[in-house]
Amino acid sequence: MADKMNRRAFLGMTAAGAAGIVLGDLLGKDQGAVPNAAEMTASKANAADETISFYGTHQTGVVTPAQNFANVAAFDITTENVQELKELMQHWTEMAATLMAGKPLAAEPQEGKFPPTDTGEQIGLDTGKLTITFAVGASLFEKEGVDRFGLRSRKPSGLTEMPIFHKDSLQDQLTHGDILIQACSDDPVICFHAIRNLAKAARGVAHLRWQQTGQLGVKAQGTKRNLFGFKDGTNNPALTDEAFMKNNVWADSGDGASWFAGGTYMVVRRIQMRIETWDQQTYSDQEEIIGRQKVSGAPLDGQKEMDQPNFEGDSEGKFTPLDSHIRLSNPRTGENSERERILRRGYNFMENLDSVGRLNAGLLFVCFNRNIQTQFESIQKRLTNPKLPDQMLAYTDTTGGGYFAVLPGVPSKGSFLGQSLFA
Ligand SMILES: C=CC1=C(C)c2cc3[nH]c(cc4nc(cc5[nH]c(cc1n2)c(C)c5CCC(=O)O)C(CCC(=O)O)=C4C)c(C)c3C=C
Ligand SMILES: [Fe+2]
Repeated sequence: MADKMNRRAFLGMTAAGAAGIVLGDLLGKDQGAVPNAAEMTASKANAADETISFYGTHQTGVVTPAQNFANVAAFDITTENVQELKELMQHWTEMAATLMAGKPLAAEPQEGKFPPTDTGEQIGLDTGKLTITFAVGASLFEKEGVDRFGLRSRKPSGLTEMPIFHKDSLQDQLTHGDILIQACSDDPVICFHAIRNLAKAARGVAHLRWQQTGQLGVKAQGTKRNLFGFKDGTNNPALTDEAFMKNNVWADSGDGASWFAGGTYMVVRRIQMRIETWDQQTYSDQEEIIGRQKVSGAPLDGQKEMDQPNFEGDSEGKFTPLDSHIRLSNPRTGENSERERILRRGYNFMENLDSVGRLNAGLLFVCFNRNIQTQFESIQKRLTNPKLPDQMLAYTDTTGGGYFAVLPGVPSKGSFLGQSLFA
């Protein structure tokens, strides 16, 4: 057996050499982890082989500059035993720290009767700044009136099941879930590998409910574009704006549950776009629907992308229609405007044709906020108000998603995800 293992290790080394990396990278050498996302700046996130540390006050994947690819996966917990759930969180904690560090899940190839611990498709690849973010849904705390794990009293008060908004076409197999994991990386194989191995390790305790991949333009200059062809993210808050994150994103001990301090609420909406219909609209109609210029991203009454529109001086909507997407999303009136602001971190998705032969493509809308009701829902209710709906609603179908509470960060090795929840 020893001979066989040595031969395998040797083959691994040869393959690694061919890929231009050393075996240390495969077997656990830390590739220069940078601090956790909260301290991470866009400039630090450039080197392809950089890894992001799993540990910190907050989880990564929220204020981390968006990597090019994402896999978002929702799980249902199948056990009724809270100890098994806790052990899964402990196991996932170790796995996530290992995966983000670019290390294999098992230090050596294993022999014997067991399948390999690590499925292996990531061997030789950089982590692509992998982040793995864990969140919990309202159904973990209570499902069909049952306090499944004795956690009902610990549910953050703002965490509900995502309601059905006007014109939603939610499909059960794409919606909700007890636990959500978001894996983001500059390499799609790395995202897949993370979700696949986390799901594999959960067998018997949790199973995949739904999964959605997403991507952004890989080498885009500046703000990335959505599949309507518009820059998406222009008026998003700067990731380095710590005051904004403190006020509008990170929960503190008064935000729904004391254990939740350092977490944030995550809203996911799988929004299929009616691409074929959109593509029949004129250039200026498209701009009026969004409320921005298509190529530059500038407001309709402005010149440059970062110019602010003047809605006050355009009360009738001659420049920016009253039912355009940006005007309803952020009317820029009163003190609520700043309080409502959310951090958006969405991805485009492009799949096969849907059941009636249309392109099955759209936006995996993801946002983070400290209070779903006064931030996301406040915006969403304006966009879906039947009296003056967002014009864009005629070109989208929301088919899935959910509301989730992103767990506080894991401060250091030895602690685990959700420790304060189970305490
Ligand atoms: C409820 C929240 C939002 C949903 C759902 C949503 C869906 C959605 N958005 C676009 C495209 C764009 N959105 C833009 C701006 C924007 N969108 C929201 C909120 C939701 N969008 C906000 C709060 C804002 C910012 C408004 C502002 O402060 O000016 C833009 C403009 C560029 C930008 O600032 O990002 C585009 C384009 C699509 C395609 C979509 C669903 C498919
Ligand atoms: Fe939007």
